[in-house]
Amino acid sequence: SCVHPDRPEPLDLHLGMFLPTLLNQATPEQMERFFTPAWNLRIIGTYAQTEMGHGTHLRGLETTATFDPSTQEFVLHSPTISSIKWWPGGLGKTSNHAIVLAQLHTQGRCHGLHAFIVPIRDMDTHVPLPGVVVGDIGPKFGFSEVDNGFLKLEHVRIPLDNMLMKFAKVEPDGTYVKPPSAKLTYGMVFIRSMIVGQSALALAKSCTIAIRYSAVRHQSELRPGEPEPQILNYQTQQHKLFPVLAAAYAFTFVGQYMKDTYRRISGDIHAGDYSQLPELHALSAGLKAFTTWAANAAIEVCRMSCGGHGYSRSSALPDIYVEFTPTCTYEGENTVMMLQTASRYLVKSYRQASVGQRLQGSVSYLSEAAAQRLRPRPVSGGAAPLSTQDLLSLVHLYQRRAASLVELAAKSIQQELQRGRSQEEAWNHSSIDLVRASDAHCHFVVVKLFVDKLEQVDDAAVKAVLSTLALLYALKGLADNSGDFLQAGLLTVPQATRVSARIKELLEELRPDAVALVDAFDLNDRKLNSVLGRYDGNVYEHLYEWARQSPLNATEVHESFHKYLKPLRSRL
Ligand SMILES: CCCCCCCCCCCCCCCCCCCC(=O)SCCNC(=O)CCNC(=O)[C@H](O)C(C)(C)COP(=O)(O)OP(=O)(O)OC[C@H]1O[C@@H](n2cnc3c(N)ncnc32)[C@H](O)[C@@H]1OP(=O)(O)O
Ligand SMILES: Cc1cc2nc3c(=O)[nH]c(=O)nc-3n(C[C@H](O)[C@H](O)[C@H](O)COP(=O)(O)OP(=O)(O)OC[C@H]3O[C@@H](n4cnc5c(N)ncnc54)[C@H](O)[C@@H]3O)c2cc1C
Repeated sequence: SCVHPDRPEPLDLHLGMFLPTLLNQATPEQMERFFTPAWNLRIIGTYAQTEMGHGTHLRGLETTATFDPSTQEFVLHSPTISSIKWWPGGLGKTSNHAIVLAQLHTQGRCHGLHAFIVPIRDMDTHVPLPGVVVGDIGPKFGFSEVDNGFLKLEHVRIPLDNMLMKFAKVEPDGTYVKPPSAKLTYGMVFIRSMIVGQSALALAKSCTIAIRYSAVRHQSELRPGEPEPQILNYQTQQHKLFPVLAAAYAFTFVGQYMKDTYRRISGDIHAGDYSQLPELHALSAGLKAFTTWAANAAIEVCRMSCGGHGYSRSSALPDIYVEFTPTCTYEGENTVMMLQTASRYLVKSYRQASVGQRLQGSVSYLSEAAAQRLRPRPVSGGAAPLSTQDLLSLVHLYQRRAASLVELAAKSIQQELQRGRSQEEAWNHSSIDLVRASDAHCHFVVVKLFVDKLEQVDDAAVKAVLSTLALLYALKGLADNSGDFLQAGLLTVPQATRVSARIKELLEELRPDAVALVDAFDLNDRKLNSVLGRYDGNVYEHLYEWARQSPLNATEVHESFHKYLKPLRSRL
């Protein structure tokens, strides 16, 4: 069958992690030795970091790489059952090399996790090499096209020069040379940044299918005696789908911003300037979690909005969901990523701002909030007037919500410490607040980037409809998280009522442009691979044709009649 460009493939890890890791962490000599043959698919690699017992806790990974100066080799070993590498894509049957993350031991000391290029199969016969036990981990929720595998290493020897040494080094006598920054060996920022764009694509595909189908599907009666209306005319259908449409545009702009930011900061890093790495890590970790959680839920909204046909594989929505949902887990489990952004960036920035430091980048608003805290509060103390039309004021509202939740999390940690808890316990007992703070920070970033993007749109008609989408995205987020805004004193109950009324108006305003707005994603029928989302809207004929092609219909009487039903009858 044809390879769908968006379907998971066994070479994804080779292209998406093995090659980029070489680019980021290999020396020029190693690039020559490995990148060229890998680019020509002579070497096919994967990224083997996760083990059966650890995926999140990198410092807990057990695979060892012990340097033997007498032979100038590293000995790679899986010491326990839980240390067996588990999950890497393409590992089971496709790859002949793996970048293995292992705890480096040299001169009797452990220097933490480093990356090693390990040949695992013979380059000609593809038979596993001595000391290598490798295979597929078995059927999964989806990703059936990918041979996610296991790898058990039994004292496998590789040359000294197979350790990726662009940053850290091991000398021939076993001396360890530290990297300029320990953070450089973490990696994973590239794919996390790319996943933000994948969230946008998944949303664009899902709402294109659901909105096009909702324009051709007629059902029930809106006015007695009149023809059945398009289901897209039901307010509830619009309330399900138009916020997804708005999010698809929002995440498209955020995905572009994330890619540009990754490119800019990784360029600085290659030039030896590591100062922006914390911002890149926090942004990519937080936005990866924020956008994948939101997209994951929205795909299901789109599927269910198509009724029974949404559950058919002909809609493509089940496949979109099955292929997208692991993004909430891999490349950094979402909760853990949200905690990283909060603990390693937001709270740290809050504390710096609290002592008067001027912050830059996506947390600069925390400086403004700190200054605000020092000014006398207005006597009224009530929420500021709310405009349900002015986007800039809504951006400011999201900014203030984020600042409020970051402060709440930081204060929670302080209170836990004052109760006598240890640092670690204080953080753990504030982790719900920390995740909320990260979520609010990312939400503010998304709303701000959406509104910033409008400034770049020249066409008045396009700017008008995108502004309506941005308003819907911001107000729907306000309604869905009204508890945060009410708790922070940023919203009153009457204002919340006005927000709900304004959302209904926006749904009505968007109805005439909804199909054009999904057509604008320009996703052709082959890419959508959906009978319900066909550009020509000719659903029923193609649904019937699709069903007729089902393997079960290859014969009028299925063999099961003769094998099971008929014998069963004769025994009854
Ligand atoms: C060249 C051709 C290219 C062609 C491209 C074409 C693409 C084709 C298609 C591609 C498709 C790809 C499809 C992919 C399919 C699936 C892939 C899935 C792969 C995986 O899942 S790989 C495994 C992922 N695993 C993880 O992400 C593990 C998550 N855990 C962690 O990251 C760490 O454990 C954690 C949570 C950060 C904690 O680590 P710890 O050591 O405890 O660190 P601290 O929290 O103490 O922080 C210390 C310090 O480090 C900073 N830090 C942490 N992580 C990073 C990072 N990643 N980058 C930068 N800095 C980091 C942290 O902020 C702290 O800094 P301080 O200043 O506060 O000390
Ligand atoms: C389809 C797919 C493809 C993958 N491909 C690869 C690959 O190519 N290479 C590779 O190396 N790995 C790969 N992985 C593995 C993936 O990276 C890990 O599954 C992921 O990092 C999560 O780790 P884990 O499975 O150990 O979950 P855990 O970390 O055990 O998570 C389980 C639960 O514990 C919670 N938790 C864990 N730590 C904390 C904490 N500190 N604070 C609060 N809660 C916590 C999590 O939030 C989660 O709810 C893949 C996984 C999947 C599903």
